[in-house]
Amino acid sequence: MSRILITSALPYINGIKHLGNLAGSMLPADVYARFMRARGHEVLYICATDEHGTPAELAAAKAGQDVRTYCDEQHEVQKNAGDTFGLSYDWFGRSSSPENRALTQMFCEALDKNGLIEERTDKMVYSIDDGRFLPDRYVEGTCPHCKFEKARGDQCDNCGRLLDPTELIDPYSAVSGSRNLEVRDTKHLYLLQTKVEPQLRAWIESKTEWPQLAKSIAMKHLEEGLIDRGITRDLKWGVPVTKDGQPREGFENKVFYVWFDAPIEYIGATQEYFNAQGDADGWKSWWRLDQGADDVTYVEFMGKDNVAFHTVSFPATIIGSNEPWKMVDTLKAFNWLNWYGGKFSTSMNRGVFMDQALELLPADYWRWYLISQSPEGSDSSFTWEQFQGAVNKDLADVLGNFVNRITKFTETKMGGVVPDGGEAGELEEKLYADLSVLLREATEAFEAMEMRKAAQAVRAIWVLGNVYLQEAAPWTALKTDAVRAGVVVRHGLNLVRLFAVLAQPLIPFTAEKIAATVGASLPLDWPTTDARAELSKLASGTSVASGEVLFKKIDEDMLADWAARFGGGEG
Ligand SMILES: Nc1ncnc2c1ncn2[C@@H]1O[C@H](COP(=O)(O)OP(=O)(O)OP(=O)(O)O)[C@@H](O)[C@H]1O
Ligand SMILES: [Zn+2]
Repeated sequence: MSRILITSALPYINGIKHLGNLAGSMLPADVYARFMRARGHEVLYICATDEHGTPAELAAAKAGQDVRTYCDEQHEVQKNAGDTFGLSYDWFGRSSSPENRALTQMFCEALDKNGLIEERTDKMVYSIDDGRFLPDRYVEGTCPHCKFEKARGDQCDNCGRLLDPTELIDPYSAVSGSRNLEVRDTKHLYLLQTKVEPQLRAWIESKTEWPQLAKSIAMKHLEEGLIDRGITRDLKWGVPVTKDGQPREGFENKVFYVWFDAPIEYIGATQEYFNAQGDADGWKSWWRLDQGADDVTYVEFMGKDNVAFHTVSFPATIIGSNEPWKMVDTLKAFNWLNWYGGKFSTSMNRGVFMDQALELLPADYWRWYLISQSPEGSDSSFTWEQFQGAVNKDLADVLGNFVNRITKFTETKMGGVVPDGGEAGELEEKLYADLSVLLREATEAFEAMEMRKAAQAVRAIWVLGNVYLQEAAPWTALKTDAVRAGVVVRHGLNLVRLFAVLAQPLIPFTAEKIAATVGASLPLDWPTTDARAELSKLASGTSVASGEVLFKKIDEDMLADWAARFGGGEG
């Protein structure tokens, strides 16, 4: 048994998340966490809302709320949506927690002591009409690299480059739209990343096993060259800046930059989790190499725009602190899930959001679609037709139909129990052989976090079951050879159980229902590749109950309705 720490990129607080956010971080992390638990590992899956920074202030202002109240409410909304989607976080924390505040201040002070923090006078964009500095997303304009016209002050959404607000061409205020801007002096703390570059490079280069997308983005940022990074902002909402535990002189009206404190919240949320259990030291064995964390494997999940922060900025903070913190072992990054030719967007309200999705269909329908179409190798696009196909074909026709057919047959023709007697024949031997191969494929794909491959392998196992049942045809056998029919039905029911086991990480709610049809309940251990043994797990005589229909199909009317409501379908 291993200890596995899993984090997904912190969903930002400015409103409920869309399907792109789910597909690119939270959902695959959940699938991996559930898989690893089924493998018998000790898993700690941590997430939190990312609450600081300009977009939260802007969103709160738009909602007419103070930012604390806004964050309190939105955190609950996101927590509930996550629960309903089956995101099995061990803890869903908040980057505005006291734990994260203390840790963030501690990291900065440690960096300062190690000579890696410098006060610099900066030129910042100041809005004369708004009467304030415009950090990060408060200013928008044209990207100096790719000429995208709606680049934000901190990052260009088009080319992904990190930006400084003063670099923008033709900038304007995101608060008022005013172009009456000037550049003024203001003092900020800089993290001297250039000084830790050699250690950082050595660390990244040693990570030969990282999945390709994360590794290539990390290397690209190294090749572009590191810069010293401003880690404070002229804002009110955030972690206050300290020195020796007291407000830092000259920084009373400033806070840390959100990307400085957000990744630290992975640790902060772990503290929140253990503090909530009255175990104030429990977090240390997950994060401190000097307190037992050396056997932890740490895996991070995120969309591609977050990779730079997780491979360069956050590691620079940790390395620079010169303390024995656990660092990430594997980063799994995702490309974009796109929405009809463009991006899903919270600020532009483009796409389907988690709460809306759940009004249409239960979580498992979305989970299956999003994982089986995961934007892994390249960007992928959501389409209503593909969604319909994934639900109607994979879930209803292949999986749902199998379970329903064999359990119903057992109820009506086999006395409602797992039949006894008879020996496996040729068809069963072939089934064992084919199934062993696919079980290995599925397990390896989940281990490697290759979500599409994992879903494909699981689907191939569902198909294999259908082919077996079709060939072995217990309904025909029953007419001449009841024992043979019993052998087939017993294998069919064991396949049902196995389908439940394999469905656990992907579609956990349905997995529970499938297991119940053959008298099993979750959690069930992940299968070995010994297919013969896996198909002998159900005791003869176990009661079988077909239960409700597992999936309803999406018809053309529903599709047209949704396309009209959400604006998809025209692209
Ligand atoms: N369309 C997408 N496809 C895949 N991953 C995405 C997509 N949009 C965001 N992500 C990822 O979702 C995670 C959470 O993102 P976050 O809450 O910060 O939203 P965001 O990136 O600001 O999205 P938006 O700009 O639409 O609000 C991040 O890891 C991000 O990279
Ligand atoms: Zn750009």
